[in-house]
Amino acid sequence: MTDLHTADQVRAAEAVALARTPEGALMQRAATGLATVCLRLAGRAVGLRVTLLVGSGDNGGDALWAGATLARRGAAVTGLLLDPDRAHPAGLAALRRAGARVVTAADAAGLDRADLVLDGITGIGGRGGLRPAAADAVGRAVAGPGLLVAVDVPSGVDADTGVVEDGAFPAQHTVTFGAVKPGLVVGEGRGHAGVVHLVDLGLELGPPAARQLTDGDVAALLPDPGAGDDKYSQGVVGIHAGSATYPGAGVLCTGAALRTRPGLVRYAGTAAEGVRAAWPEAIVSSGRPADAGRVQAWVVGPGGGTDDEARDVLAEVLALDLPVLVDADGLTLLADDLDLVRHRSAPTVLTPHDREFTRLGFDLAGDRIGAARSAAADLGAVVLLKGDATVVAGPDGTTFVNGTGTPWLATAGTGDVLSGVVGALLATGLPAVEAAAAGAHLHGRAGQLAAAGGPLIASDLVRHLPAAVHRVQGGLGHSRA
Ligand SMILES: NC(=O)C1=CN([C@@H]2O[C@H](COP(=O)(O)OP(=O)(O)OC[C@H]3O[C@@H](n4cnc5c(N)ncnc54)[C@H](OP(=O)(O)O)[C@@H]3O)[C@@H](O)[C@H]2O)[C@@H](O)CC1
Ligand SMILES: Nc1ncnc2c1ncn2[C@@H]1O[C@H](COP(=O)(O)OP(=O)(O)O)[C@@H](O)[C@H]1O
Ligand SMILES: [K+]
Repeated sequence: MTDLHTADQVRAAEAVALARTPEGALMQRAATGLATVCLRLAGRAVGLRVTLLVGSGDNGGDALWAGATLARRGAAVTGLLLDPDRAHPAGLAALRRAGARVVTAADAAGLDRADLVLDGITGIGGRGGLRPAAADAVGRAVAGPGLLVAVDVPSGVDADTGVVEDGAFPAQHTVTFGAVKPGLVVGEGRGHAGVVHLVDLGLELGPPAARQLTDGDVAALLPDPGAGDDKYSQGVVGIHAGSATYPGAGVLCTGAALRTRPGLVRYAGTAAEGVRAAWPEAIVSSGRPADAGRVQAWVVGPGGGTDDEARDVLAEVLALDLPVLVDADGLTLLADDLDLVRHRSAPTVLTPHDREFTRLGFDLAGDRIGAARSAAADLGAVVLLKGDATVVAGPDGTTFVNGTGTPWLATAGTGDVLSGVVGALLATGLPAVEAAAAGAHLHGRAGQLAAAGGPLIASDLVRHLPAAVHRVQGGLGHSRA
């Protein structure tokens, strides 16, 4: 599990640690970790041309101290001071002592000739978009071929939300201190942070603001069937998706459920013929969900249309005292009567993409974690907000940010597959927020495996689900046959 902590949480823990450690010790730890990662990434120090972009706060201090270490190892380091009078005094002195060049924006030629650019303009103290002098320096430094490494947070990225207001440092790697901040793994920040390396500062952090599951976490939530299991004991999922004219969503969703947890999948709906032909393993009926036999969780909505019949089915399923996942057309219908969800006592999982989220009446400004959380609290439901980093929020504020996936998932039908995966996990009896987070993780892993063979389509994703389950089980050290 990767814990994500906000800037305020890190600052509070740092304040405690600062009071217990000699002056400057924490910054030394951070800068030493930073220099170590840089040396590992660059593979050498002697002759390495390094440019430091140095802002006026402690983030600049980290860059200056790390630059001093690199210079002592033989790198040709240039420190560009964006605010020369306010550069971290001890860090600047150390850089000068190590024999590095120190310049200001006025005489900063050759910024694009570095092998390594360290962005120490702003970290968790940055506010608003990059200011003009900082934006100019970033523009010139990133024009060259140098490796782009952000110190703590890429400057211009909001550490808590990942929002980029007005340009940000496009890092290939981010070396972050004390804790991974949410803004490094969600929204635009994720794209600007690149690979995130955590330098442990030994901070005593409280409960995280959000979490990211690992393969091992997901495997632990998904035990293999045991000797005492039968086809019913792993949970039976019911699916109402697709239509006679468009059976695709029913086929994909049913297949995804079968390939995730192949105990028993019941399909009930008008795509019955297509689903039966594609998946003889499923128990298929063309009747209404309420007549389909016992299930432990329902999926309703993908490709189901928005006519009166679909509206009746949605109300009927939501009236059952069982976990229900609502997606796609089901969300469009739900937007007319959110009380159908608010009144439920069994768990509900809603899986909107951005347009569906706003259609439900919620505001989606840049803060995706905040938006998912407030919708979840309002509806008393789990909200899985799809995206390149899917956010899952529970009504009690429990939040996960997904870390798997590939942009190749941006293709029709992959959302239907996600519904089937999460539905199957809901039926196993997992808490709804964990079923949604684990489902997003598996779906993303399947996407990565499928995309290894080139562009993927949604049915490739279904085919790769068993390999994704197998792959995450490797995270627990399961033997691989
Ligand atoms: N505390 C600790 O123990 C440890 C902290 N550590 C490090 O400290 C960092 C936090 O340092 P911090 O609090 O000094 O803030 P920081 O991120 O440098 O930014 C504030 C400065 O930037 C300026 N500025 C603001 N916005 C701007 C913008 N848009 N564009 C340009 N400039 C802007 C702002 O100027 P002002 O607004 O006052 O003009 C102010 O001077 C943290 O991320 C980590 O790297 C590590 O060493 C571990 C130990
Ligand atoms: N750029 C992207 N990077 C990673 N995953 C993406 C990206 N775009 C979409 N996805 C994922 O693909 C799926 C698309 O779902 P959705 O929009 O409901 O598609 P559909 O309705 O066609 O099935 C979601 O799981 C989403 O998180
Ligand atoms: K930075």
